[in-house]
Amino acid sequence: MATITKEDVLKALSYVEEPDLGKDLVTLNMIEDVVIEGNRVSFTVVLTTPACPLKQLIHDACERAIHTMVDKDAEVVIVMTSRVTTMRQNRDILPGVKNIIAIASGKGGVGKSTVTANLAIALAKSGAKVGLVDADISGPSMPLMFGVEDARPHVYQSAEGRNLIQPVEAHGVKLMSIGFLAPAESAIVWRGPMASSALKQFITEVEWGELDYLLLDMPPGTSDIHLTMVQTVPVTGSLIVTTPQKVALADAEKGLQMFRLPQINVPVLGIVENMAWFTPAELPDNKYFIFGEGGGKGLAAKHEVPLLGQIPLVQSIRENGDQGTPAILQTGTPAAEVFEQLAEELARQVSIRNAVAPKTNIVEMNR
Ligand SMILES: Nc1ncnc2c1ncn2[C@@H]1O[C@H](COP(=O)(O)OP(=O)(O)OP(=O)(O)O)[C@@H](O)[C@H]1O
Repeated sequence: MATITKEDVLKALSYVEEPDLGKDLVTLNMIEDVVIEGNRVSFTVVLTTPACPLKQLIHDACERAIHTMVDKDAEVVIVMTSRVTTMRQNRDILPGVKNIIAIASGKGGVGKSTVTANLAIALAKSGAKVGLVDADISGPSMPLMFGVEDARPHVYQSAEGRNLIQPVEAHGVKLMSIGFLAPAESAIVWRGPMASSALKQFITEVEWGELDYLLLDMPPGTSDIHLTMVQTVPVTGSLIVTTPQKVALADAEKGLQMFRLPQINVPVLGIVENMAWFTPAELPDNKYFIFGEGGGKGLAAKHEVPLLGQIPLVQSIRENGDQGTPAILQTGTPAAEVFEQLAEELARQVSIRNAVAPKTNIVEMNR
C-alpha cells in the first residue's frame, strides 16, 4: 500500500467544489490541518458560515474524493468548522463587524421586526456572533420581542474619556433599540434629525465588539433614516420583507428599488415572503393563501433576486413574539424550522456576496 501524502489529499480535495462559490475548496483556502497517520486522513473544512445549508453535502463530497482519488480504504475524519467571511476592509467604523445587513419592508406591519428578531436569534443559535440595531423609529418592537422592555443599556466612560454604550444582551444577540432611549408609553415622536443622530450613536458609540452579522431593522418605507444608515455604515446587503398582498408587494418593490439607486447601491440579498399562507395549529398540513399566492416569488423573479424564504402566518409566531420569546426558540417546531432555514439562506447569500461582488462604500451625498 502506497503511503498517503498531504499533496495527494489536497489534490483530491481540489476536485471538490463549493457549489455556491463555484470554486474548489483548496483554492478557497477552506482546507486546514491536514494530518495523515497511516491510512487515517484527517482535515478541517472551514465553511464561510456556521449556518451552512451545504455542510453535509460538502462533507460527503470530501469523503468521496479521498476514497476515489487517494485510497478507498482510508479512514477519513473531517472536522467541519466555520469562519464567516467579510469584504469589509479599512474598517474605521465598526472595526470588529464583518457583515452589516439592512432589513427593510415597504409597508408597515408586514412582520419585518418579527422576521428580523427570529433571524438574529437563528443566526446566533447556529454559532454566529450577532448584533441587532432596532432603527424602527415608527414603532421599535425589539425590546418587547426580546423580553427586555425594562432593560437600559449601560453607559460608561472609556479610558480615553469617550462615552461608550454597552448593548443589551438577550437570547444570544446584542441589541440596541431606539426603544431603550424612551419608555414605551412616552409620547416621544422620533423625527428626522433627532432620530438620525440617535441612530448614528448606535453605530459609533456602542461597543459591538466582534460580530459576524449586524442586522439593522429599518423603519418601513423609504425615508431619511434609510439614508442615514447607509451613510453611516457600509451595508453588506439588504433583505426585503413583504407579504404576498398586492399593496405590500408594490411598496416592497419601492424599497428594493431604493437600495438599488446608484447613490445608495446596496445589493439586495433576497426577499422574504411573510404570512405566505395561514396554517391553523390543529391542521398543520393545511395552507390557506389568505393574502394571495406567489407574490414573493413573482417579485423575486422580476428583480432577479432569490426568494430566501416563505414564513407562514401561525398564531404561535405572534404569541411568542409578544411574550418576548420568539418562535425560533421553540426548537423542533415547524415555525422554528422555517426561521432556521431562512437564516441558512441569508448566511449563504452573504458568503456568495463576499466571494463575488465588489465592496459597498459608505454613501456620500452632496446635498
Ligand atoms: N408569520 C407570522 N405569523 C403570525 N403573526 C405574525 C407573523 N409575522 C408577524 N406577525 C405579527 O404581526 C404583527 C406585525 O408584525 P411586526 O411588528 O413584526 O411587523 P413590522 O413589519 O415590523 O411592523 P412595523 O415596521 O410597522 O413596526 C405582530 O403582532 C406580529 O406578532
